[in-house]
Amino acid sequence: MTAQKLDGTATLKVIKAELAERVAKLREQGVVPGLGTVLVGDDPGSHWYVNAKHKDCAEIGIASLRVDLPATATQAEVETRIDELNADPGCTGFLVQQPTGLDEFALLSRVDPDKDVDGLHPVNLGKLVLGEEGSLPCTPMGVIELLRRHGVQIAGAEVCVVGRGLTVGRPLGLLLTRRSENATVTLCHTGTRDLAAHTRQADIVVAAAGVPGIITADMVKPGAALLDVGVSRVDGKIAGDLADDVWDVAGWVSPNPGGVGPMTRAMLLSNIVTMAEKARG
Ligand SMILES: Nc1nc2c(c(=O)[nH]1)N[C@@H](CN(C=O)c1ccc(C(=O)N[C@@H](CCC(=O)O)C(=O)O)cc1)CN2
Repeated sequence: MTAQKLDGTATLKVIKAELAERVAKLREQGVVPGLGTVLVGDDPGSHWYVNAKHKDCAEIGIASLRVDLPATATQAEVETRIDELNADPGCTGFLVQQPTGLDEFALLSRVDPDKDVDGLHPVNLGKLVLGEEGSLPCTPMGVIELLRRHGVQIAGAEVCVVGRGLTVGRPLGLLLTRRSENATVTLCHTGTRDLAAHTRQADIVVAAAGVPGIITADMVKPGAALLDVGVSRVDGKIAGDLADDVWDVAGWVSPNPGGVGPMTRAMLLSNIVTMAEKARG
């Protein structure tokens, strides 16, 4: 079997076209959505991500507010810039690009929850646990949207999430077990005794361990959908969590790059447009 591609790059393009229409309507009503970013330091990956986010915004009519700070910026300096974006009426929502090398929980907590476009503020994560409406985290939502848009059945599926991180694994488990998704989730992590025993049972595997090639063909149920969220660098190139041989066994595979990464950007755009629509009332 050769798996079909869960194409994040193509899906991002489709979502951008849909969102551009919503942004045009907002602009007709005098509302210009504005995305703010706070970037600390010189990490080339973070610069790439932030540049890509602003390029996406420009393409669909969202304004950009960009705060770039040197690696020497202190916690207090970053918090001051967060306070400014919280108070800026031109900023619909904003994010602090991770990693910063600073106290990230304190930075996240400083963001006005109503402007938390990443859905990672403790209030919004709390709302997710409680089943209340709030801003939702971009990468987990990107995983779900990628599956939906390719017609992969989530309701009733056995999903194995590999990785219990705060930005992907844990919120994804909560999202997938909502009534609207109705999946059954097994959350695996470094303490899991027999990872393969869990992945082999799964209709959908989301690999977010950050260990290159950790999921190999012998660990996959034939026909399963596999999503690669792991981002490691090997010889300067992105290396995902899925080994190359999984394409021979799986039914669906998200490539890396070109899978969940672009979907993270799509969900960020979607969040900012939804926030602007809500603020308009
Ligand atoms: N505040 C946040 N920081 C970080 C997040 C986040 O969601 N919020 N996630 C990651 C980085 N990230 C978004 O910020 C992100 C990662 C990957 C991509 C992407 O489109 N990747 C491309 C490949 C890019 C390359 O060649 O390096 C792909 O997968 O095709 C976009 C955004 C950590 N920080």
